Amino acid sequence: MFFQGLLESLTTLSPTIVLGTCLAGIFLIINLRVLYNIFFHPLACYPGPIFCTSNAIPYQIALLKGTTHLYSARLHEKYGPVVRVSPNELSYITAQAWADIYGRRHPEQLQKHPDIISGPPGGVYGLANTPNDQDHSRMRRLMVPGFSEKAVRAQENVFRNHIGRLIVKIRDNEGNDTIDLTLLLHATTFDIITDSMFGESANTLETGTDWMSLTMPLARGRIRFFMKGDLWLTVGYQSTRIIPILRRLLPGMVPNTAIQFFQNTVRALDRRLTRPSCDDGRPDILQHVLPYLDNPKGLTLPELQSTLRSLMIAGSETSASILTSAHYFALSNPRVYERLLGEVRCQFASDRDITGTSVNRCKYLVAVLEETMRIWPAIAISLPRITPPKGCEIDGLWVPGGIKVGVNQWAAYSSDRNFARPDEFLPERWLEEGNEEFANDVRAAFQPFSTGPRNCLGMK
Ligand code: HEM
Repeated sequence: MFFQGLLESLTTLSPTIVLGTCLAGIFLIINLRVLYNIFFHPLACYPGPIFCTSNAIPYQIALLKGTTHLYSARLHEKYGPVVRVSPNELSYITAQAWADIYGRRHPEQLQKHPDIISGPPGGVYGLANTPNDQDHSRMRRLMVPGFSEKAVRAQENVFRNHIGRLIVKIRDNEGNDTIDLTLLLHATTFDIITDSMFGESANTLETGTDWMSLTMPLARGRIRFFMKGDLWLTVGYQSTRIIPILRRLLPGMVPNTAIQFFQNTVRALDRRLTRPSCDDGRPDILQHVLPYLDNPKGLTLPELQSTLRSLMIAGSETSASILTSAHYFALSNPRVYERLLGEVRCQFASDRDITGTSVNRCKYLVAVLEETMRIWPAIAISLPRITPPKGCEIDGLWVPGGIKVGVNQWAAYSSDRNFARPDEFLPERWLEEGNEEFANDVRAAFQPFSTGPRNCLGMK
């Protein structure tokens, strides 16, 4: 009766009054929300500018522009080691935050935030994106042996072979003014990962096969996902899963290349499944996993397919990006280049002497790579986790449940709270001898491979 009466009286009102009342209502709700966010939200005591703590729009704009790393760094510079970058999100830059957010062990392990977990094309989660800790431990236990020092050493010839091909390719370019090192390094890391994974190289460097041409847009797509983040991911990507036709309307959102890339991975796995081992008898990474396929304690085939899909990207794109940046810094700093050259020439009489073990004797080379990962981290953003429902302590302060938290790598590494002269490329900071200037650098704040149970498997 009441609603009927209300409807009848509404129909007698002019449309302008109805519209005006609706707009005023919306305006009031927004204002109440803004006031709540500033004064009554459980994060109200955390520092941050009102334009970020009151509403999510500034951060969403930064996500869309792909500039959250710069945005967070600016806020950290002004507000300190923890900043409320958005009403429900805290950004950190300290070593303790790394340990508290990523380093915890089950059952207190902070879950990956749902925004960062993209649904797999096959519909099944793999190692890198499963939200379930038990599933993650099961899959990780099976993958670890393929990444042990012994297993990596057994594949040394594979690395040597592909690096040799890269050198030939670079020499072929002699006489040309420019060379696209980004592409060549990307192709090489992709060939290495496919060869060491399936015992069969994608031969991208020589042929520029379809698989390779798919990875570049795919990698760019993923960077877009990461950088532009939740908005596209939750609204766009998730809706394309429910209404597939949206894929056509939102080009680039779930690129077809992502699906084709997945299919290529599945085909390579199928070929590998028909062979008991690599043709040349060496142990590839899958050799350690396949005996447990479809075993109750092992992986199911769809889980393995999904795991391999993310591994192809995790292993090639990150490494190629760091190698490209390291070349840039070495070639544009004559002082660095000369010292690097001197060290390599002094350590090795011939290229046959260069091995996984001996290369670690090149302290300056390792320092150049570390400094590259500090100044231009491959994953420049924060990999967000969500606090458990009962809340937890991070960096000495209590954080309520359901809050998005993360260490922003770019902000952490470019902060003078952690590193002296943070904007300069100075490999010396990583050397032991005589570097008092860098004695107060907080090395534990530098975790390019993340830390804890979900850290990088390929970091060695
Ligand atoms: C410079 C190179 C690399 C960097 C900076 C890097 C960085 C990272 C980071 C930060 C994570 C954590 C992701 C998260 O928390 O969501 C990760 C995970 C992972 N990385 Fe790497 N990575 C590199 C190279 C590699 C290579 C060469 C491989 C394999 C051959 C690899 C395989 C993986 C895998 C399998 C995971 C998922 C681990 C898990 O969830 O248990 N990465 N990597």
